[in-house]
Amino acid sequence: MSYMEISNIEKAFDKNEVLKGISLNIEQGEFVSLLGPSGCGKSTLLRCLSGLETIDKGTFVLDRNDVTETPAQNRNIGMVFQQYSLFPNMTVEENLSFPLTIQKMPKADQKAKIDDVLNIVGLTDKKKAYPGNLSGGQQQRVALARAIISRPKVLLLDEPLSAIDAKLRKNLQIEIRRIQQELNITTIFVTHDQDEAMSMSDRICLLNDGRIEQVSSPIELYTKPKTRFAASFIGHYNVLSPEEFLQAFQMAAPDNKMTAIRPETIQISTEKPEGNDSMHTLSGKIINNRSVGNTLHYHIDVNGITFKVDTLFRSFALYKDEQQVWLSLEKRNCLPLED
Ligand SMILES: Nc1ncnc2c1ncn2[C@@H]1O[C@H](COP(=O)(O)OP(=O)(O)OP(=O)(O)O)[C@@H](O)[C@H]1O
Repeated sequence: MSYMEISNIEKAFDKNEVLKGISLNIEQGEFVSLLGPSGCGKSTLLRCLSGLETIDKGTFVLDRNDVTETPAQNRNIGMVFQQYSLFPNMTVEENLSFPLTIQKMPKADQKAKIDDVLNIVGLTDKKKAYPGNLSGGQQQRVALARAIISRPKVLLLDEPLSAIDAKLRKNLQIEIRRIQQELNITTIFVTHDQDEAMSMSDRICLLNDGRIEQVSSPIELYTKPKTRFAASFIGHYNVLSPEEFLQAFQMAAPDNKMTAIRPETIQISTEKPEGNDSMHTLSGKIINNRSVGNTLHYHIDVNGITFKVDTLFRSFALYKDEQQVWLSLEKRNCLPLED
């Protein structure tokens, strides 16, 4: 039996069916990200698990207890939201003691817990500060400290870094992962940022329109997307219908299915490469290129089909618009999709 067993959860707001049968098992100590486009139901699923939202159908078993009907305050789940939800008129210490006072914990025990958790999030020197005098990142670390102070069974994080600027965000991603692993706390993290999900998670649960598209390790999701949606959402794959594949490659698609090809698995050259049985070799024409950071993104026309091809940007654009080029790729990098 898994630590968290989420079975067939459905949730609608009036006629808007937001969750359409979500089933997911999570093991103790796992870090799972819910990833997907805006409006696909990530936050709603998290709120249903926390008990802040009721569900229409399905069950949620946590640590062998069916908590489907259990009120939020009795589920022993910690939560951090996008907005810094600290009390502005209380110091960091008072913010942290608040949930403990509600649990009627003696003051002396509270102090030890607060010192411990401030040490974990690296804010020991901010104990007497008010939230207004802390940076956004520091406020989120206090919110995280408050969520873990009672050592909950599960930590639910709803886009906690979305209001934090890019540079600090990277540091906080590392911090959150470190703390999660140190405490071995089972965590579900909502994000629509695939890099964030890829770098932090043990597994990613990719959601699309209220359904799970794929649940995999980050590497597997990246290298073996199962569906057209997964291939397009992760890694910006070229996705070709069987007809498009036939037109570009002049041969039938693998298994006659929709095919996904990762842009960086295609090599460009001016000389025709020596082919072999394991390679595809195609003639194409550069449409345009765009550099983003250290990557050059080319659009290349092959028999009327546009391919996306990524190469490392070493110093200058190697291929000009309109230039005739050769493309080569390993046949095993043409991945058949389920739909
Ligand atoms: N309390 C509510 N009442 C009515 N509709 C709601 C409520 N909460 C969410 N919804 C609707 O449910 C759908 C999914 O919303 P949700 O916030 O779960 O998406 P999300 O994947 O977290 O998106 P985002 O990344 O933009 O936060 C949306 O159509 C939203 O309008």
